[in-house]
Amino acid sequence: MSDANHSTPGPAPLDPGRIADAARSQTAAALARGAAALPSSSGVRRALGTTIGEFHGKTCARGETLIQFENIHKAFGDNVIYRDMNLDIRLGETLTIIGGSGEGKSVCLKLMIGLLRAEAGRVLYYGEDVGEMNAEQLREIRMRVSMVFQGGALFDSMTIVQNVGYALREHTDMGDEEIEARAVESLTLVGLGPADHPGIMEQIPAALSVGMRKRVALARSIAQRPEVILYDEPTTGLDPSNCNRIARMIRKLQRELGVTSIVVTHDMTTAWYVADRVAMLYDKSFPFVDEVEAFRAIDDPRVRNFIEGRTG
Ligand SMILES: Nc1ncnc2c1ncn2[C@@H]1O[C@H](COP(=O)(O)OP(=O)(O)OP(=O)(O)O)[C@@H](O)[C@H]1O
Repeated sequence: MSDANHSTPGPAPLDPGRIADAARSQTAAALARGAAALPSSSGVRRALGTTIGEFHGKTCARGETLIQFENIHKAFGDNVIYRDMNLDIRLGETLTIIGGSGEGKSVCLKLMIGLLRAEAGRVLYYGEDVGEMNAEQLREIRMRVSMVFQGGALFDSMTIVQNVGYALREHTDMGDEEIEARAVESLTLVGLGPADHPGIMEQIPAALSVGMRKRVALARSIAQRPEVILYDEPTTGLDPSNCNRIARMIRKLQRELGVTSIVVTHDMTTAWYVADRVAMLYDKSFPFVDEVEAFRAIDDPRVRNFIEGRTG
């Protein structure tokens, strides 16, 4: 979706001098702190190489199932997307979802945050059914599970710094200065900090390249310090060098912020590079899920045809 004409009024203009000051201190701080910077509000604690997630008193350790699709059935009228689909996503991993066009990869991400609901089956987050959650609970889930949409979905009526701070302004009681600082820190993490790109904070998205806009969208997602990031085709429309840059960034965020990531992509180079595990959507479920090396060795013709780009 293009937001070029989006009329949502942005927050009050920010003082560029203050932003530059914040940038200088935050840039160094963000890079130095890395993973340890993750606040407890994200629901994830890291200590001595272990990660433990928490949600309403329930805990999940690194490698344990964080999100679970259980016997999902989803259809739009006669168009059946999922039939008895099962899939688990483990805390701290990057799972890549591959599959043919229009088969339901984006629908899977939307089911995860309750943007769509299944007709049967359950989507469990820390064992709690997302499909049963009320509006307030879903709002909480969407702060913890952040989606980077295919087109970026940035507001051209707002500056870059306002875009990045948008969810914090709308959904938290954080003050302006704290939001600015978080925006600067997030932009720095994706290589777009004002130290490297003077003036970028006050630009509007339309003034940036496609690759930079994708990185701003990523910064907006990480600004809310999510536990999980869902990427819908993060490299579509980018040249190979920008594809590599985004792929490296996904890895870096996993390493430095400890986030769990689900990456939907058509680009097999990105798929192999970012993933710990790969899940292939085929015939309305995920019959093939494995760690990267094991997945690459699967000799089933359905998998081989897909990953080698053959039809039929
Ligand atoms: N809200 C909706 N209403 C009706 N049909 C929908 C809706 N959302 C998705 N669909 C249909 O569900 C199917 C799967 O769509 P989805 O966007 O998940 O595919 P995809 O695998 O992500 O495709 P692509 O790789 O091309 O992005 C498509 O046939 C699409 O038209």
